[in-house]
Amino acid sequence: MDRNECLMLDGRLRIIEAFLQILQWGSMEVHLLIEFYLLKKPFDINWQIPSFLINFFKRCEIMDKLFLIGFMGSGKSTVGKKLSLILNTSYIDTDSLIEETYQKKIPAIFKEEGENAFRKYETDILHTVTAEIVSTGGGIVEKDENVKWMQKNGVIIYLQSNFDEITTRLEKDSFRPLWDKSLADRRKLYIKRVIMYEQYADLVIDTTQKDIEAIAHEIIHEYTYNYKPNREKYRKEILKG
Ligand SMILES: Nc1ncnc2c1ncn2[C@@H]1O[C@H](COP(=O)(O)OP(=O)(O)OP(=O)(O)O)[C@@H](O)[C@H]1O
Ligand SMILES: O=C(O)C1=C[C@@H](O)[C@@H](O)[C@H](O)C1
Ligand SMILES: [Mg+2]
Repeated sequence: MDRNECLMLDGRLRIIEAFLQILQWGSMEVHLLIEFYLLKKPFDINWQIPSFLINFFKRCEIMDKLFLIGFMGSGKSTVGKKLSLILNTSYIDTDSLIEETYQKKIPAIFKEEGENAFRKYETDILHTVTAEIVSTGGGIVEKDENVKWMQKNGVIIYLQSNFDEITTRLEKDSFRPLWDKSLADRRKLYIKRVIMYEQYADLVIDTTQKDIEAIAHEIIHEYTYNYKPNREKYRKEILKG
C-alpha cells in the first residue's frame, strides 16, 4: 500500500469515527471490531464498515508488537506463549533466543562472561526480533536504548506481581542468576525494577492470583479497549515512506 492510499484511508477512518461518535453507538462496535481483528476470528456480522476497517488495520499493519516486561517470575514467557496461541501470531522469548543464538545457558553466560556481556547480547537480540509477541528478560529495562526501541516498535505491557507471589512462583528456581541471591538482595532488585517497569509501561496488568489464560485474555481486552493507538506515530511512519 502506498503512502497516499494509506493516508486517504486514515482520513476516511477518522470521518467514520466522528460519524459513529455523533450517533453515539460507534465506540463499542469499533472496539468489538478491533477485538475480532486481534483474535483473528472470522466474523459474520454483515457490516460494510468492519470489513473496510479490517483491511485498513491489516494493510497499514496497525497491530503493534506487544512487548511483555516485568520482574523474573511475573509470567512473561508463560503468558507470552499463551497469548500468541490465542491470537495465532508469531512469538519470541528474548532469553530463549539468546541461549539459542549464543549456544549457552543464561547462568553460564553470567558466570563465564558476566552480566555486562549478557546485557549486550540482550540488546543485540532485542533489535533482531520480528515476532509480534515478545517476552523479554526481566532486566530489559536496565538499558535506555532497549526501552526506546520497544517504545518505537510497539506497546509495552507490564505484568505486575507482588514480591511474595514471585517468591512462591520461583521457589524451586535455580536458573535465574539474579534471583539466586539473599532475600535482601532480591527485594532490593525488585523495588528498583518495579519503579522502572511502571515508568515505561503503556499498559499494566496485575497478574496476582490469576491464571495464565485469564491474564492473556485481560491483555487482549486492555489493549483493545484501554490502549489508544498513537495514530500520529503511524502517520509519521507512513509519511517517511
Ligand atoms: N499467573 C501465574 N500463576 C501461577 N504461576 C505462574 C504465573 N505466571 C507464571 N507462573 C509460573 O512462574 C514461573 C516463572 O514464569 P515465567 O518463566 O513465565 O516468568 P518470566 O516472567 O518469563 O521470568 P524471567 O524474567 O525470568 O524470564 C513458571 O513456573 C510459571 O509457570
Ligand atoms: O531480571 C533479570 O535481570 C533477568 C531475568 C531473566 O529473564 C534473564 O534475562 C536473566 O536471568 C536476567
Ligand atoms: Mg521468561
